[in-house]
Amino acid sequence: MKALHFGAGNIGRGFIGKLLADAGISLTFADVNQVVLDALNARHSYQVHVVGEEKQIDTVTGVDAVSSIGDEVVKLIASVDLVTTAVGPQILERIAPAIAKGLVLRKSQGNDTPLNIIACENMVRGTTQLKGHVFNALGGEDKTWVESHIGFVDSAVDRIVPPSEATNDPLEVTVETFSEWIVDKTQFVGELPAIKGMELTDNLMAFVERKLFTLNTGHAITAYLGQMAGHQTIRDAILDPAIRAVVKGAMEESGAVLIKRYGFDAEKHAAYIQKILGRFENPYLKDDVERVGRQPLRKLSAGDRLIKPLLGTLEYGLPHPNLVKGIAAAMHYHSEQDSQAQELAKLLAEKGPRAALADVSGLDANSDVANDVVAAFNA
Ligand SMILES: NC(=O)c1ccc[n+]([C@@H]2O[C@H](COP(=O)([O-])OP(=O)(O)OC[C@H]3O[C@@H](n4cnc5c(N)ncnc54)[C@H](O)[C@@H]3O)[C@@H](O)[C@H]2O)c1
Ligand SMILES: O=P(O)(O)OC[C@@H](O)[C@@H](O)[C@H](O)[C@H](O)CO
Repeated sequence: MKALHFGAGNIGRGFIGKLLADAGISLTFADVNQVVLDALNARHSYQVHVVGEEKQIDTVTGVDAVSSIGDEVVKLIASVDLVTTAVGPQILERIAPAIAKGLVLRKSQGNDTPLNIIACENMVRGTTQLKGHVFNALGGEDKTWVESHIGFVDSAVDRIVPPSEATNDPLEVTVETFSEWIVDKTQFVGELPAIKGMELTDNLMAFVERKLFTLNTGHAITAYLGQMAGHQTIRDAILDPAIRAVVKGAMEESGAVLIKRYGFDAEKHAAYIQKILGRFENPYLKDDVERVGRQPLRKLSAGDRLIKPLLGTLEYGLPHPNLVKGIAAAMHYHSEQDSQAQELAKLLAEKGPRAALADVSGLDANSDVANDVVAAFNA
Protein backbone atom coordinates (compact mmCIF):
# COMPACT_ATOMS: atom_id res chain seq x y z
CA MET A 1 0.00 0.00 0.00
CA LYS A 2 1.25 3.50 -0.86
CA ALA A 3 0.32 6.73 0.93
CA LEU A 4 0.92 10.43 0.44
CA HIS A 5 0.74 12.69 3.49
CA PHE A 6 0.46 16.48 3.10
CA GLY A 7 2.20 18.37 5.93
CA ALA A 8 5.44 16.99 7.42
CA GLY A 9 4.93 19.13 10.52
CA ASN A 10 4.44 18.15 14.15
CA ILE A 11 1.36 15.96 13.83
CA GLY A 12 2.38 14.77 10.34
CA ARG A 13 5.76 13.43 11.45
CA GLY A 14 4.82 12.76 15.08
CA PHE A 15 1.56 10.90 14.60
CA ILE A 16 -0.09 10.21 11.23
CA GLY A 17 3.10 9.71 9.21
CA LYS A 18 4.61 7.57 11.96
CA LEU A 19 1.53 5.41 12.22
CA LEU A 20 1.38 4.85 8.43
CA ALA A 21 5.10 4.06 8.20
CA ASP A 22 4.88 1.76 11.24
CA ALA A 23 2.08 -0.11 9.44
CA GLY A 24 4.51 -0.90 6.61
CA ILE A 25 2.88 1.54 4.19
CA SER A 26 5.23 3.13 1.67
CA LEU A 27 4.97 6.79 2.68
CA THR A 28 5.82 10.06 0.94
CA PHE A 29 5.41 13.40 2.70
CA ALA A 30 4.42 16.50 0.68
CA ASP A 31 5.35 19.86 2.18
CA VAL A 32 6.49 23.38 1.28
CA ASN A 33 9.31 23.55 3.82
CA GLN A 34 12.48 22.90 1.79
CA VAL A 35 14.64 22.24 4.86
CA VAL A 36 12.31 19.46 5.98
CA LEU A 37 11.96 18.06 2.42
CA ASP A 38 15.75 17.97 1.95
CA ALA A 39 16.33 16.34 5.33
CA LEU A 40 13.70 13.66 4.68
CA ASN A 41 15.12 12.87 1.24
CA ALA A 42 18.68 12.78 2.56
CA ARG A 43 17.96 10.47 5.52
CA HIS A 44 14.62 8.80 4.79
CA SER A 45 14.19 8.47 8.53
CA TYR A 46 13.70 10.48 11.71
CA GLN A 47 13.31 10.03 15.44
CA VAL A 48 10.11 10.31 17.45
CA HIS A 49 10.58 10.84 21.20
CA VAL A 50 7.50 9.50 22.96
CA VAL A 51 7.40 11.10 26.42
CA GLY A 52 5.27 10.43 29.46
CA GLU A 53 5.59 8.19 32.48
CA GLU A 54 7.22 5.74 30.13
CA LYS A 55 9.62 7.12 27.56
CA GLN A 56 10.91 5.67 24.33
CA ILE A 57 12.65 6.78 21.17
CA ASP A 58 11.19 5.34 17.96
CA THR A 59 12.79 5.63 14.55
CA VAL A 60 10.55 6.05 11.53
CA THR A 61 12.25 4.67 8.43
CA GLY A 62 11.73 4.33 4.69
CA VAL A 63 9.99 7.65 4.10
CA ASP A 64 10.36 10.04 1.13
CA ALA A 65 9.30 13.60 0.48
CA VAL A 66 8.12 15.79 -2.42
CA SER A 67 7.23 19.43 -2.77
CA SER A 68 3.47 19.91 -2.57
CA ILE A 69 3.81 22.36 -5.46
CA GLY A 70 4.56 20.86 -8.88
CA ASP A 71 4.07 17.75 -10.99
CA GLU A 72 5.55 15.13 -8.68
CA VAL A 73 2.76 15.42 -6.13
CA VAL A 74 0.12 15.31 -8.88
CA LYS A 75 1.63 12.07 -10.24
CA LEU A 76 1.62 10.55 -6.76
CA ILE A 77 -2.07 11.33 -6.26
CA ALA A 78 -2.71 9.46 -9.50
CA SER A 79 -1.06 6.32 -8.12
CA VAL A 80 -1.30 6.06 -4.30
CA ASP A 81 -3.97 4.23 -2.25
CA LEU A 82 -4.30 6.73 0.60
CA VAL A 83 -3.90 10.50 0.95
CA THR A 84 -3.81 12.10 4.40
CA THR A 85 -3.29 15.71 5.47
CA ALA A 86 -2.18 17.60 8.57
CA VAL A 87 -1.49 21.07 7.21
CA GLY A 88 -3.90 23.29 9.15
CA PRO A 89 -7.54 24.07 8.27
CA GLN A 90 -6.67 27.23 6.32
CA ILE A 91 -4.28 25.32 4.01
CA LEU A 92 -6.80 22.73 2.78
CA GLU A 93 -8.06 25.12 0.11
CA ARG A 94 -4.47 25.62 -1.13
CA ILE A 95 -3.68 21.93 -1.59
CA ALA A 96 -7.05 21.16 -3.21
CA PRO A 97 -6.06 22.17 -6.80
CA ALA A 98 -3.11 19.72 -6.80
CA ILE A 99 -5.38 16.97 -5.46
CA ALA A 100 -7.95 17.74 -8.17
CA LYS A 101 -5.25 17.62 -10.89
CA GLY A 102 -3.99 14.31 -9.52
CA LEU A 103 -7.48 12.83 -9.57
CA VAL A 104 -8.03 13.93 -13.18
CA LEU A 105 -4.68 12.33 -14.11
CA ARG A 106 -5.68 9.16 -12.21
CA LYS A 107 -8.89 8.96 -14.25
CA SER A 108 -7.08 9.61 -17.55
CA GLN A 109 -4.60 6.82 -16.73
CA GLY A 110 -7.46 4.40 -16.19
CA ASN A 111 -6.51 3.82 -12.54
CA ASP A 112 -9.80 2.62 -11.07
CA THR A 113 -8.34 1.29 -7.81
CA PRO A 114 -9.93 2.85 -4.73
CA LEU A 115 -8.29 5.90 -3.17
CA ASN A 116 -9.28 7.31 0.21
CA ILE A 117 -8.46 10.84 1.35
CA ILE A 118 -8.43 11.69 5.07
CA ALA A 119 -7.85 15.20 6.46
CA CYS A 120 -6.46 15.02 10.00
CA GLU A 121 -7.09 18.58 11.13
CA ASN A 122 -8.70 20.08 14.23
CA MET A 123 -12.01 20.87 12.65
CA VAL A 124 -15.45 19.34 12.28
CA ARG A 125 -15.62 17.24 9.09
CA GLY A 126 -12.41 18.69 7.62
CA THR A 127 -12.28 16.11 4.82
CA THR A 128 -15.76 17.06 3.68
CA GLN A 129 -14.57 20.67 3.50
CA LEU A 130 -11.49 19.57 1.54
CA LYS A 131 -13.80 17.65 -0.81
CA GLY A 132 -15.73 20.89 -1.43
CA HIS A 133 -12.49 22.69 -2.39
CA VAL A 134 -11.42 19.77 -4.64
CA PHE A 135 -14.82 19.72 -6.36
CA ASN A 136 -14.55 23.47 -7.03
CA ALA A 137 -11.53 22.64 -9.17
CA LEU A 138 -13.15 19.73 -11.10
CA GLY A 139 -15.31 19.68 -14.23
CA GLY A 140 -18.71 17.88 -14.35
CA GLU A 141 -17.57 14.50 -15.78
CA ASP A 142 -14.57 14.35 -13.48
CA LYS A 143 -16.83 15.00 -10.49
CA THR A 144 -18.95 11.96 -11.39
CA TRP A 145 -15.84 9.76 -11.68
CA VAL A 146 -14.42 11.07 -8.39
CA GLU A 147 -17.74 10.46 -6.58
CA SER A 148 -17.60 6.78 -7.50
CA HIS A 149 -13.87 6.09 -7.13
CA ILE A 150 -12.58 8.31 -4.31
CA GLY A 151 -13.49 8.16 -0.61
CA PHE A 152 -13.44 11.42 1.33
CA VAL A 153 -13.23 10.18 4.91
CA ASP A 154 -13.67 12.49 7.91
CA SER A 155 -11.65 11.89 11.06
CA ALA A 156 -10.84 13.02 14.60
CA VAL A 157 -7.17 13.20 15.57
CA ASP A 158 -5.72 13.58 19.05
CA ARG A 159 -2.10 13.68 20.19
CA ILE A 160 -0.36 16.69 21.72
CA VAL A 161 2.71 17.44 19.60
CA PRO A 162 4.48 20.74 20.29
CA PRO A 163 7.42 21.84 18.12
CA SER A 164 10.54 19.87 19.01
CA GLU A 165 13.20 21.50 21.15
CA ALA A 166 15.96 19.82 19.12
CA THR A 167 17.82 22.74 17.58
CA ASN A 168 20.08 20.68 15.34
CA ASP A 169 17.51 18.40 13.72
CA PRO A 170 14.55 19.66 11.66
CA LEU A 171 12.93 16.20 11.70
CA GLU A 172 13.08 15.09 15.33
CA VAL A 173 9.73 15.33 17.05
CA THR A 174 8.56 14.91 20.65
CA VAL A 175 5.08 13.53 21.30
CA GLU A 176 2.98 12.49 24.29
CA THR A 177 2.21 8.80 24.84
CA PHE A 178 -1.53 9.24 24.27
CA SER A 179 -2.85 9.09 20.72
CA GLU A 180 -6.24 8.60 19.07
CA TRP A 181 -7.19 8.63 15.36
CA ILE A 182 -10.81 7.85 14.63
CA VAL A 183 -12.18 7.71 11.08
CA ASP A 184 -15.68 7.50 9.63
CA LYS A 185 -15.92 3.96 8.26
CA THR A 186 -19.08 4.77 6.29
CA GLN A 187 -17.16 7.05 3.90
CA PHE A 188 -14.46 4.68 2.55
CA VAL A 189 -14.37 3.31 -0.96
CA GLY A 190 -13.01 -0.21 -1.43
CA GLU A 191 -12.00 -2.45 1.46
CA LEU A 192 -11.70 -0.89 4.90
CA PRO A 193 -7.98 -0.53 5.66
CA ALA A 194 -6.61 -2.28 8.74
CA ILE A 195 -3.98 0.14 10.04
CA LYS A 196 -2.83 -0.25 13.65
CA GLY A 197 -3.80 2.91 15.53
CA MET A 198 -6.59 3.91 13.13
CA GLU A 199 -9.98 3.27 14.73
CA LEU A 200 -13.09 2.91 12.59
CA THR A 201 -16.49 4.22 13.68
CA ASP A 202 -19.95 4.84 12.25
CA ASN A 203 -20.58 7.58 14.83
CA LEU A 204 -17.80 10.02 14.02
CA MET A 205 -19.54 13.29 14.93
CA ALA A 206 -19.73 12.23 18.58
CA PHE A 207 -15.97 11.57 18.65
CA VAL A 208 -15.05 14.74 16.74
CA GLU A 209 -17.15 16.94 19.01
CA ARG A 210 -16.03 15.13 22.15
CA LYS A 211 -12.40 15.81 21.28
CA LEU A 212 -12.66 19.30 19.79
CA PHE A 213 -15.12 20.62 22.38
CA THR A 214 -13.39 19.10 25.40
CA LEU A 215 -9.64 18.88 24.86
CA ASN A 216 -9.33 21.77 22.42
CA THR A 217 -11.81 23.95 24.35
CA GLY A 218 -9.83 23.43 27.57
CA HIS A 219 -6.47 23.73 25.79
CA ALA A 220 -7.37 27.06 24.16
CA ILE A 221 -8.71 28.53 27.41
CA THR A 222 -5.58 27.36 29.26
CA ALA A 223 -3.49 29.15 26.62
CA TYR A 224 -5.48 32.39 26.65
CA LEU A 225 -5.78 32.69 30.43
CA GLY A 226 -2.18 31.49 30.74
CA GLN A 227 -0.90 34.24 28.49
CA MET A 228 -2.89 36.86 30.44
CA ALA A 229 -1.36 35.59 33.69
CA GLY A 230 2.17 35.69 32.25
CA HIS A 231 2.71 31.91 31.93
CA GLN A 232 4.82 30.64 29.05
CA THR A 233 3.67 27.04 28.86
CA ILE A 234 0.45 25.07 29.07
CA ARG A 235 1.86 23.12 32.02
CA ASP A 236 2.61 26.31 34.00
CA ALA A 237 -0.84 27.69 33.15
CA ILE A 238 -2.80 24.56 34.13
CA LEU A 239 -0.89 24.32 37.43
CA ASP A 240 -2.19 27.82 38.29
CA PRO A 241 -5.23 27.01 40.48
CA ALA A 242 -7.29 30.01 39.31
CA ILE A 243 -6.79 29.06 35.64
CA ARG A 244 -7.36 25.36 36.27
CA ALA A 245 -10.73 26.10 37.89
CA VAL A 246 -11.95 28.03 34.83
CA VAL A 247 -10.57 25.47 32.36
CA LYS A 248 -12.14 22.53 34.21
CA GLY A 249 -15.38 24.49 34.56
CA ALA A 250 -15.44 25.30 30.83
CA MET A 251 -14.81 21.66 29.87
CA GLU A 252 -17.63 20.64 32.21
CA GLU A 253 -19.98 23.23 30.68
CA SER A 254 -19.12 22.03 27.18
CA GLY A 255 -19.37 18.44 28.46
CA ALA A 256 -22.91 19.02 29.70
CA VAL A 257 -23.85 19.92 26.12
CA LEU A 258 -22.12 16.81 24.73
CA ILE A 259 -23.82 14.60 27.32
CA LYS A 260 -27.23 15.99 26.28
CA ARG A 261 -26.48 15.82 22.56
CA TYR A 262 -24.81 12.42 22.34
CA GLY A 263 -25.97 10.67 25.50
CA PHE A 264 -22.42 10.22 26.84
CA ASP A 265 -22.12 8.62 30.25
CA ALA A 266 -21.56 11.51 32.71
CA GLU A 267 -19.05 9.61 34.87
CA LYS A 268 -16.98 8.49 31.89
CA HIS A 269 -17.01 12.04 30.55
CA ALA A 270 -15.77 13.38 33.90
CA ALA A 271 -12.92 10.84 33.74
CA TYR A 272 -12.16 11.98 30.15
CA ILE A 273 -11.85 15.59 31.40
CA GLN A 274 -9.63 14.49 34.31
CA LYS A 275 -7.33 12.62 31.94
CA ILE A 276 -7.07 15.69 29.68
CA LEU A 277 -6.06 17.88 32.64
CA GLY A 278 -3.29 15.37 33.35
CA ARG A 279 -2.17 15.53 29.71
CA PHE A 280 -1.94 19.34 29.89
CA GLU A 281 0.33 18.91 32.94
CA ASN A 282 2.75 16.55 31.13
CA PRO A 283 6.15 17.58 32.61
CA TYR A 284 8.04 16.15 29.64
CA LEU A 285 6.42 18.41 27.01
CA LYS A 286 7.22 22.10 26.58
CA ASP A 287 4.11 23.40 24.86
CA ASP A 288 3.98 27.19 24.61
CA VAL A 289 0.69 29.01 25.20
CA GLU A 290 1.47 30.82 21.94
CA ARG A 291 1.25 27.59 19.89
CA VAL A 292 -1.98 26.48 21.50
CA GLY A 293 -3.55 29.95 21.23
CA ARG A 294 -2.51 30.36 17.56
CA GLN A 295 -4.99 31.75 15.03
CA PRO A 296 -7.52 33.24 17.47
CA LEU A 297 -9.95 34.24 14.71
CA ARG A 298 -10.28 30.57 13.72
CA LYS A 299 -10.70 29.59 17.36
CA LEU A 300 -13.33 32.31 17.94
CA SER A 301 -15.35 31.39 14.83
CA ALA A 302 -18.91 30.08 15.16
CA GLY A 303 -18.16 26.37 14.58
CA ASP A 304 -14.97 26.12 16.61
CA ARG A 305 -14.00 25.10 20.17
CA LEU A 306 -15.16 28.20 22.07
CA ILE A 307 -18.34 29.51 20.45
CA LYS A 308 -19.89 26.17 19.39
CA PRO A 309 -19.99 24.83 22.98
CA LEU A 310 -21.35 28.21 24.15
CA LEU A 311 -24.12 27.99 21.54
CA GLY A 312 -24.83 24.48 22.79
CA THR A 313 -25.33 25.76 26.35
CA LEU A 314 -27.79 28.35 24.99
CA GLU A 315 -29.62 25.66 23.02
CA TYR A 316 -30.11 23.49 26.12
CA GLY A 317 -30.44 26.34 28.65
CA LEU A 318 -27.24 25.35 30.49
CA PRO A 319 -24.81 27.55 32.47
CA HIS A 320 -21.70 28.92 30.74
CA PRO A 321 -19.77 31.39 32.98
CA ASN A 322 -16.41 29.68 32.42
CA LEU A 323 -16.81 29.48 28.64
CA VAL A 324 -17.60 33.21 28.70
CA LYS A 325 -14.35 33.89 30.61
CA GLY A 326 -12.41 31.78 28.10
CA ILE A 327 -13.89 33.63 25.12
CA ALA A 328 -13.12 37.00 26.70
CA ALA A 329 -9.53 35.84 27.35
CA ALA A 330 -9.20 34.74 23.70
CA MET A 331 -10.06 38.29 22.66
CA HIS A 332 -7.03 39.49 24.65
CA TYR A 333 -4.63 37.08 22.90
CA HIS A 334 -1.61 38.78 21.37
CA SER A 335 1.31 37.49 19.33
CA GLU A 336 3.83 39.24 17.10
CA GLN A 337 4.09 36.14 14.92
CA ASP A 338 0.39 35.57 14.38
CA SER A 339 -1.37 37.54 11.64
CA GLN A 340 -4.79 36.58 13.05
CA ALA A 341 -3.81 38.01 16.45
CA GLN A 342 -2.83 41.26 14.73
CA GLU A 343 -6.10 41.31 12.82
CA LEU A 344 -8.07 40.71 16.01
CA ALA A 345 -6.25 43.55 17.81
CA LYS A 346 -6.98 45.88 14.86
CA LEU A 347 -10.65 44.90 14.85
CA LEU A 348 -10.91 45.51 18.61
CA ALA A 349 -9.22 48.91 18.30
CA GLU A 350 -11.42 49.97 15.39
CA LYS A 351 -14.81 48.59 16.44
CA GLY A 352 -14.62 47.91 20.16
CA PRO A 353 -15.21 44.51 21.82
CA ARG A 354 -18.96 44.17 21.17
CA ALA A 355 -18.87 44.64 17.38
CA ALA A 356 -15.55 42.77 17.08
CA LEU A 357 -17.00 39.80 18.97
CA ALA A 358 -20.10 39.78 16.75
CA ASP A 359 -17.91 39.94 13.62
CA VAL A 360 -15.59 37.07 14.50
CA SER A 361 -18.04 34.76 16.28
CA GLY A 362 -21.38 35.45 14.63
CA LEU A 363 -22.94 36.07 18.08
CA ASP A 364 -25.71 38.68 18.16
CA ALA A 365 -24.00 41.87 19.40
CA ASN A 366 -27.04 42.76 21.54
CA SER A 367 -27.61 39.35 23.09
CA ASP A 368 -27.29 38.66 26.82
CA VAL A 369 -24.37 36.34 26.20
CA ALA A 370 -22.52 39.03 24.20
CA ASN A 371 -23.08 41.40 27.14
CA ASP A 372 -21.51 38.80 29.43
CA VAL A 373 -18.47 38.32 27.18
CA VAL A 374 -17.94 42.08 26.82
CA ALA A 375 -18.22 42.54 30.60
CA ALA A 376 -15.68 39.75 31.16
CA PHE A 377 -13.40 41.23 28.47
CA ASN A 378 -13.51 44.65 30.11
CA ALA A 379 -12.95 43.16 33.55
N1 LIG B 1 0.29 19.51 16.97
C1 LIG B 1 -0.74 18.99 17.56
O1 LIG B 1 -0.73 18.78 18.79
C2 LIG B 1 -1.96 18.60 16.77
C3 LIG B 1 -2.78 17.57 17.26
C4 LIG B 1 -3.94 17.21 16.58
C5 LIG B 1 -4.25 17.87 15.41
N2 LIG B 1 -3.43 18.85 14.94
C6 LIG B 1 -3.83 19.49 13.69
O2 LIG B 1 -2.91 19.09 12.67
C7 LIG B 1 -2.75 20.14 11.74
C8 LIG B 1 -1.27 20.49 11.64
O3 LIG B 1 -0.83 20.94 12.90
P1 LIG B 1 0.71 20.88 13.32
O4 LIG B 1 0.76 21.18 14.76
O5 LIG B 1 1.34 19.63 12.82
O6 LIG B 1 1.28 22.14 12.50
P2 LIG B 1 2.72 22.33 11.89
O7 LIG B 1 2.83 23.77 11.57
O8 LIG B 1 3.75 21.70 12.75
O9 LIG B 1 2.66 21.49 10.53
C9 LIG B 1 2.01 21.92 9.37
C10 LIG B 1 2.87 21.50 8.20
O10 LIG B 1 2.17 21.81 7.00
C11 LIG B 1 3.10 22.33 6.07
N3 LIG B 1 2.43 23.08 5.03
C12 LIG B 1 2.02 24.37 5.02
N4 LIG B 1 1.49 24.70 3.82
C13 LIG B 1 1.55 23.57 3.08
C14 LIG B 1 1.15 23.25 1.76
N5 LIG B 1 0.59 24.16 0.95
N6 LIG B 1 1.37 21.99 1.31
C15 LIG B 1 1.93 21.06 2.11
N7 LIG B 1 2.33 21.30 3.37
C16 LIG B 1 2.14 22.54 3.84
C17 LIG B 1 4.05 23.17 6.94
O11 LIG B 1 5.25 23.45 6.26
C18 LIG B 1 4.22 22.26 8.13
O12 LIG B 1 5.27 21.34 7.94
C19 LIG B 1 -3.63 21.29 12.24
O13 LIG B 1 -4.89 21.22 11.64
C20 LIG B 1 -3.75 21.00 13.72
O14 LIG B 1 -4.90 21.54 14.28
C21 LIG B 1 -2.30 19.23 15.59
O1 LIG C 1 -3.92 22.89 16.35
P1 LIG C 1 -4.89 23.96 16.77
O2 LIG C 1 -4.35 25.32 16.54
O3 LIG C 1 -6.26 23.74 16.24
O4 LIG C 1 -5.04 23.79 18.35
C1 LIG C 1 -3.90 23.87 19.20
C2 LIG C 1 -3.85 22.69 20.14
O5 LIG C 1 -4.97 22.72 21.00
C3 LIG C 1 -3.87 21.36 19.36
O6 LIG C 1 -2.88 21.31 18.37
C4 LIG C 1 -3.71 20.16 20.32
O7 LIG C 1 -2.38 20.04 20.72
C5 LIG C 1 -4.18 18.90 19.64
O8 LIG C 1 -5.47 19.06 19.14
C6 LIG C 1 -4.12 17.69 20.55
O9 LIG C 1 -4.72 16.60 19.91
